[in-house]
Amino acid sequence: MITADLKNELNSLTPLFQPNSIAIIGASQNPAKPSGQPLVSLTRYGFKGRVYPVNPNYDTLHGLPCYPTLQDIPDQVDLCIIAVPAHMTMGALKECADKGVRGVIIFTSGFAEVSADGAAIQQQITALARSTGMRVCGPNCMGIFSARNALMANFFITELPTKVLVPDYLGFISQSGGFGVAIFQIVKEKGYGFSHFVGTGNEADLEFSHYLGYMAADAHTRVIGGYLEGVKDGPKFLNALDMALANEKPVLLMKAGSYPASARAAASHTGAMVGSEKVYSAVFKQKGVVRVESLEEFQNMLSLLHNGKIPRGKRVAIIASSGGIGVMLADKCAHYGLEVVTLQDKTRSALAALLPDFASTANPVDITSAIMTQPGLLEQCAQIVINDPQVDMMIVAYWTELGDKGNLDQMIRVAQQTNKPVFNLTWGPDKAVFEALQYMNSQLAPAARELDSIVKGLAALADYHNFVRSRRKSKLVAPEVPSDAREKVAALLGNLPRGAKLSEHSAKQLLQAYGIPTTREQLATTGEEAADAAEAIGYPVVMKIESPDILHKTDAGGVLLNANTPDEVRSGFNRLLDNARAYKADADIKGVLVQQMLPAGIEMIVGIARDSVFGSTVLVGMGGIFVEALKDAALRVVPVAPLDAMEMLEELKGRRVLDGLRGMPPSDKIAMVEVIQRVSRLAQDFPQIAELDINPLIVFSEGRGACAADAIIVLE
Ligand SMILES: CC(=O)SCCNC(=O)CCNC(=O)[C@H](O)C(C)(C)COP(=O)(O)OP(=O)(O)OC[C@H]1O[C@@H](n2cnc3c(N)ncnc32)[C@H](O)[C@@H]1OP(=O)(O)O
Repeated sequence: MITADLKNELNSLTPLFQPNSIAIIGASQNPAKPSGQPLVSLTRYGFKGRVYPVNPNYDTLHGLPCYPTLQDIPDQVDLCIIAVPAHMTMGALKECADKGVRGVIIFTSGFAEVSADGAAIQQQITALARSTGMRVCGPNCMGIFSARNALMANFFITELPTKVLVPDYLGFISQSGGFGVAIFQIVKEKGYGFSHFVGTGNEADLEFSHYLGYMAADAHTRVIGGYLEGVKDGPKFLNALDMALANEKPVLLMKAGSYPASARAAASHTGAMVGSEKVYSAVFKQKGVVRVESLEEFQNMLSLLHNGKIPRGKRVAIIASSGGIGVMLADKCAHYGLEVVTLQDKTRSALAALLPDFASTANPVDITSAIMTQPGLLEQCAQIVINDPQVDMMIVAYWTELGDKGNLDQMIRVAQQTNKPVFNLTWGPDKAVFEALQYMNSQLAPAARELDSIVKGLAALADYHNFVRSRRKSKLVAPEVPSDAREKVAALLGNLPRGAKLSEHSAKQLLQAYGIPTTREQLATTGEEAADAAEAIGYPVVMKIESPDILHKTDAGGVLLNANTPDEVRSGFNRLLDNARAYKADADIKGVLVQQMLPAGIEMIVGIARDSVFGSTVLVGMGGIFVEALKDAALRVVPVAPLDAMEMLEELKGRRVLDGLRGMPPSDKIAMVEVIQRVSRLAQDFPQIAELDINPLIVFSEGRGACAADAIIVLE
C-alpha cells in the first residue's frame, strides 16, 4: 500500500535525482580522478542546473568559480557530492548539514567495507543522516546518473551516446560498483535509454529498496533492473515491489550471494526448511520479480521489453533452417515450461505451398536448405507462422555468413509487423555471428547466439505477463477472521516467557481463535478423566502425551492411535506417561490429550517461520513423513493473498495427489487456501510466533474441509 509516509520518503530522494544545484566537495582539476570526473561530465553533457566546485586550492575550475568551502556558495545547494578522502568525509558531511543540503552522494571508500574504525565512521554518517533528514547515497559508491536532466553525479560514465540520454526506459540499481558499470556499458552499447542508474555503495542511509521505490513511482522508468546481494529492510523492499507491480513495471533482478552456509537450528520442520535463499525466492515469486541469472538473459529480456513485446501466453513456434537446432530449441522450451504449440492446419498448408516436400511444416518448422535457394523464403514462412492465432511468440534460428544481411533484414521486417515477440537465434562462425548481432542490435531487433538464455528469457517474461494478468483478474477474497481472534490469542500468549514452547493442546487454541478447524479434544490428567473424555468425544480416539518439553511426540512413544474402549484408554494413559518419563525424566507433563480420530485424508503441513529480514513467512507442503523425506514445500512472506495461497499449492510436486490420483477424489484445496491465509493472519498479528507447525493438517475431499490434527508453536 502506498501510504503518505511512503510518499514522503520517496519525495525525500528528489534532490538526488532532480537537483537544481550541485556542489562537489573535493572537486579536482584532474579529470582522471573520481573527484575530477563529475565536474567534467556535468558540464560536457549539459546538466540542467548550477554546478559549484568546492576546493580551497583553486579560484576557478573548468571555467567555473571554485569555492573554498560549501558555506561560501551564495546559493542553496540541493545535492552535494563528497569526494575527499575518508578522514575528511564526516567534516564535509557536517558542512552539508549546516548548509541545509538535502541530498549527498559520498564516493569515498574506506568505511564499513574495510575496518571496524571505518564502520564506526559509517555509523556516524547514518546517525547524521537520520538526525537531519538529509538523504545520503553511499559511501563507497559510484554515484547516480539520471537522464532527464543529464545528471552525471557519478565517476563511472565517461562516454555517453545521446540515445542513453533519452529518459524513457531502464532504471538500474546496483549493489556492486564494477558489475553496475559493466551493465551500464552493455545497455549503452545496445542503444537503450536509461532513466536512472544508481550505485548504492555501503547504504549507510538510502538502501536498494528506496531507489527501487523511487523508480517504481517514476513516470520516466518503464523497466527496473538491479544487481542485488541482499536487502536490509524486508518490508520496505516488499512495499517497493508492490509499487512496481501496481504500476505494471517489470522488475528484473540478478540476485547473488544466495547460498550462505548458514544452517539454522530450529525446533520445527518449518523452521528447518526456511533459509535466506528460499525466502528471497518466495518474495520474487510473490511479487512477480523476474529473476535473471546471466548477463545474456538480462540482455535478451531487455531487448524484448524495449519494444514492449512481452509474450501474452506460453505457446511458442520455432522455425529453423536446421532440424537439429529446431529440436534442441523444442527441448529447451519444454524444459522452461513453454508449449511448442500445434500449428493450425491453415498455417501448415500455407507453409507446405512454399516449402519443398522434404521440409517439415510441423512445429518446429524445418525450412531446410531451401533458405539458401529460395530468396525471401524465411520472411514468408515467418509471416505465416507468427500470424497463427495459436502462437504467442516465435524463435527463428538460421545460419549466418559474414557480410550477408539478407536473412537479418527479412526478420527485422517480420518483427516490425507484429506485436508478438520474435527472437532470432543466429549461429555460424564467430565473426559472422558477431557482425550479425551488432547489426540486429543497431536495429533494436532481439537476437542472440545462445539458445538457453533466449528460451529462459521468453519463458520468464511469459510468466511475468501471466502473473500480472492473474493479479488483475483475481476475484478471490481473504476469509474473515473472528473479530475476537486477536484478543483471545493475546490473552493466551499474555504471560508466556520469550522462547516458550506451546504443545499441541495450547497451540490448537490459538488456531481455533483464528478460525482454523482443529480436532475435538480434551486434556486428561488421570486414566478416569481420559476414559470420560473418550466417551464424550466418541470412539475411536487418539491419545497423545501433552508436554511442552516433548514436541515430537512419536519419537517419545507418546502417541496411541485407535483406542476403542474405556479400558484401552485407561491402560493407554498409563503407557503414555511411562514412555514420556523414560524419554525425558524431567519433562513437564500436562497430561494426556484425548482426541477425535480423524477419517483418512491427505496429510499436509502448514507452518510459520521467522526470517530476520522479511519477518514472518508461511510454508505449506506435503505433510507427515514426506516433510522430511521430500521437502516438498512452498513458501511465501506474510501477508499471503488468496492467489498466493493458491499458487503455493500449484507449486508443490504433490499437487497431483491433491488433484486426485488413481481414482482418489480431489482434495479440498479451497479449505487449504483458507487455512494458509488464516495462518498468515495469525503470523501477521503475532510476530512473536517464531515457529508454528500444523503437521499434519488433514485435508479431506472437495467440499469436506481440512482439520489440524497436530500443532506446535515456539515463541521468539
Ligand atoms: C564499491 C565500488 O567499487 S563503488 C566505487 C567506490 N568508490 C571509489 O572507488 C573511490 C575510491 N577513492 C577514494 O575513496 C578517494 O579517497 C577519493 C576519490 C574520494 C579521493 O581521492 P583523491 O582524489 O586522490 O583525494 P585528494 O586528497 O587528492 O582530494 C581530492 C581533491 O580534494 C581537494 N581538497 C583537499 N582538501 C579539501 C577541502 N578541505 N575541501 C575541498 N577539497 C579539498 C584536493 O586538493 C584534491 O583536488 P586536486 O586533485 O585538484 O588536488
